[in-house]
Formats: sequence, C-alpha cells, structure tokens
Amino acid sequence: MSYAIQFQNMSYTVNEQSILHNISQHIHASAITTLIGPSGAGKTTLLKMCNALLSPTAGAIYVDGQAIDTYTPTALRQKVGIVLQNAPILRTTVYHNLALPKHLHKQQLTEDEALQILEDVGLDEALLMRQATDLSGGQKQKLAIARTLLNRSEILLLDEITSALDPHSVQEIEQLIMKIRQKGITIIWITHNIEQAQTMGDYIWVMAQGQVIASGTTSEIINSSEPSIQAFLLGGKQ
Ligand SMILES: Nc1ncnc2c1ncn2[C@@H]1O[C@H](COP(=O)(O)OP(=O)(O)OP(=O)(O)O)[C@@H](O)[C@H]1O
Repeated sequence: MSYAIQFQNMSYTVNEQSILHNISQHIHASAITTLIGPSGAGKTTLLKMCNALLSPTAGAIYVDGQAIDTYTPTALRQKVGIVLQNAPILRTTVYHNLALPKHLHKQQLTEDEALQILEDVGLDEALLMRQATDLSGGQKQKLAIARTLLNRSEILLLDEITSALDPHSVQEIEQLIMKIRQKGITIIWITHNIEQAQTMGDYIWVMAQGQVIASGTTSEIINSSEPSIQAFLLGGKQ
C-alpha cells in the first residue's frame, strides 16, 4: 500500500491559536479521501498544507515519500493541483484560461491539446474561444479542473467544488472526478455533503477542532458506533 501524503505530528499555530493539532495520518495513493467535519474544523487549512500554500509550524509532511519542503514550488504545484469552490476564472477566452499555466512556464498550449482536455472534462469544443466568465457555474468548475489536469498533477485537492452548483452539474462533476480517479490520480476532497462523501470516497477523515477525530474506509466510518461520529454524520446530512 503506498501513501501519496503523510502527516507526521503536524501542527499549525497562528498567533498562539492552535488551528491544526498533532496530525499523524496518511493519504492512500490512487484513491479518494473525503474530509468532512463542522465549519472551522481545519479542513481547508489541512488542504492548503498539501501544496504548501501554508506550512506547518511543527511536524512534517511527506509528498510521495519526500519531505514537502524539499520540493521546489514549481515541482510541488505541478505534482499537487488544487481546485477551489469558486475557482478563479480569468476575464478572457476559455483557451487563454487553459493556456495560462503553460504560458507561465513559457510554453504554448496547442489548439489540439486544448480541445482534447475540453473533451476529457465534458465541455463542448465550441466553447474554446468563448469568454470564460460567461460560462455557467458547472462549466467554470470543469474549466478549473481541466486547467489543473493540464499540469498532469498526481494529486488533486478539491475544496467544496460542488457546493455552489445545481444538482445536474453536481452529478456531472462527480462523474468527472470518478473518471479522474480511475486514471490513478490521488484525490483529497472536502465536502459538506455526507452523502457525497459516502458515495464518492474510498476513505473518510472526520475533522473537528483542528484534529482528525476518525479516519478509515468509508464503510468503517459510516458504520462507526462512536457516538461523536454518529452525531456528526446524522447532523451533517443534507
Ligand atoms: N490565518 C489565520 N488566522 C487566524 N485564524 C485562522 C487562520 N486561518 C484559519 N483560521 C481559523 O482556523 C479554523 C479552521 O479554519 P478552516 O478554514 O481550515 O476550517 P474549515 O474546516 O475548512 O471550515 P469551513 O468548512 O467553514 O470551510 C477556523 O476557526 C479559522 O477561523
């Protein structure tokens, strides 16, 4: 069993306030791990640790067995992609939004590559030269995922990417994420939707007050008899 990310006694403190506390856990490679827990539990902070948008104040993180602080920022951001709830979309064409990451590395995105990635994420090729800001919410999220996939990331971090979408778009994004998982990409997914965690995730971490209070396979967590976990699962159903 290989681990994509390992946290070793990892803590994060800001102004003497403990945001993450002594986390020692691992993320299984080529699987979906969902992070659930009440608002303020530390889920987004933990996700940001995984691509060094934030750094631990104690302990260590290993990505693919290598200490995270030994990667160059470019190498790490290539290996670990992130998609946020309202992913930033540039006020330009879909093509230019897709081309941006390569452009930053002084490389060109060919039209064929752009059309292929649109097909991969289920966006119509006719959208290529459309203004990206005119796309629907679901299309914008697919565009953000496509932009990250162009980096050939091995690990994908998803922060509530479906919470602002209509049910049909949610379903489309869920199918897309399953397709990406089948390619062997490791996915860490924050969701407030317990049913989504249950149907989509291989593993679940339950977070509360800066700690991972339970982790295991989805069925282990869903069937847990631990009262605090059951209380959260029942209260968190949407
Ligand atoms: N830079 C910071 N300074 C002070 N407090 C912070 C900082 N960053 C995060 N926090 C606090 O840390 C806690 C965890 O925040 P975080 O956004 O990680 O939670 P979350 O579980 O993702 O919540 P939500 O589900 O609402 O998005 C919150 O109480 C937040 O206010």
